Amino acid sequence: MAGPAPGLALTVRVPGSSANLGPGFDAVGLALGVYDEYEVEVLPRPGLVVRLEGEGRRRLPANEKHLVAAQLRAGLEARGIGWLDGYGLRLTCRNTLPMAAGMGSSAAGIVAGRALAAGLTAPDALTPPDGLGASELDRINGEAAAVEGHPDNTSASVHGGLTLSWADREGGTCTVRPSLHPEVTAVVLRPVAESVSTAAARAALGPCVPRADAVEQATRSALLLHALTADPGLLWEATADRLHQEARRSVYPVSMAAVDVLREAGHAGAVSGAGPTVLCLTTADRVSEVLALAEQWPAEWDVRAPGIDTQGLEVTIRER
Ligand SMILES: Nc1ncnc2c1ncn2[C@@H]1O[C@H](COP(=O)(O)OP(=O)(O)O)[C@@H](O)[C@H]1O
Ligand SMILES: N[C@@H](CCOP(=O)(O)O)C(=O)O
Repeated sequence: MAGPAPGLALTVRVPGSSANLGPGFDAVGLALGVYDEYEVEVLPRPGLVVRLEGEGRRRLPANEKHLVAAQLRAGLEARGIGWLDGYGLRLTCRNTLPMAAGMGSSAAGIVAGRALAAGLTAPDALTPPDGLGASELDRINGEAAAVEGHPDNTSASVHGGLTLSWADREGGTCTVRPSLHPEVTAVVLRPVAESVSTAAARAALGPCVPRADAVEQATRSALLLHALTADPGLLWEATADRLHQEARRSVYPVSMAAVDVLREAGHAGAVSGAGPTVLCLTTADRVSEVLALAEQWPAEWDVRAPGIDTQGLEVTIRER
């Protein structure tokens, strides 16, 4: 297939996400109102230019090894377009999501790379509001989840809102988007001096769990969906986890101490993804209580109530 036409320029905006929400390990995700933005312009001469702005600009590789560039390449090749074959690309990354923080930065980057590839391959298919059709969004999510190794973050970044994902018989990613109760919102609390690589946090999990924990986890994850969609009064009960958080306590002790404090005060605290960010699911009327509690904490915390993103991935044409 011929490469993209010089002059074509696309922008992708992708929300970060909080995964697990307590018991929904590797399955439940929530899109946060915090965004990374990526722009790609097609150049007439072969070559790649990567520009970095915001988070990670001083330490990420400004070349083909950059996560988004690598995923853009894989996405183009999967769509039958040779990498830099007769054309060049300028990729600009504007990152606001903290990395290795449990806010779905790597998932957002992988989704963005694949979405840019989809847009460059079929720019005529880009129409408002999100720019890509449902089947292309599903394809991007499937590709990104396969790379990431779990679909919870990628589904939330692609579709927005509350997502529940599972694998079909062939291992493909399936996602539903239950309607979040309108009063539910999120506070994210990040200990700024900490960072946890998702790979390291996953390595801390053993291969087996006792039957009693498995039963309890299944119960709580079912309750989680009920609390998030119908009865936020049950969020504290519904965010109890028996599968991953205690097993990872030594990986993110500061975060677990904060989760303990929140839960002792009656708030639905959980570790966000693989940490170290802490998520507190709450209702609009209790946000100020959570913020007041966090103000008393000694270490430096970045505390935000970013709101829930309901749009998901947006791909737009900037120039043709
Ligand atoms: N959006 C991104 N763009 C480029 N590189 C990224 C991005 N997100 C993550 N990375 C790289 O991947 C590494 C691992 O991130 P990971 O632990 O998966 O983060 P997160 O929990 O935020 O998803 C980071 O340290 C960084 O080098
Ligand atoms: N279910 C995964 C989620 C990882 O999320 P991240 O935002 O930390 O990448 C896990 O808990 O390992």
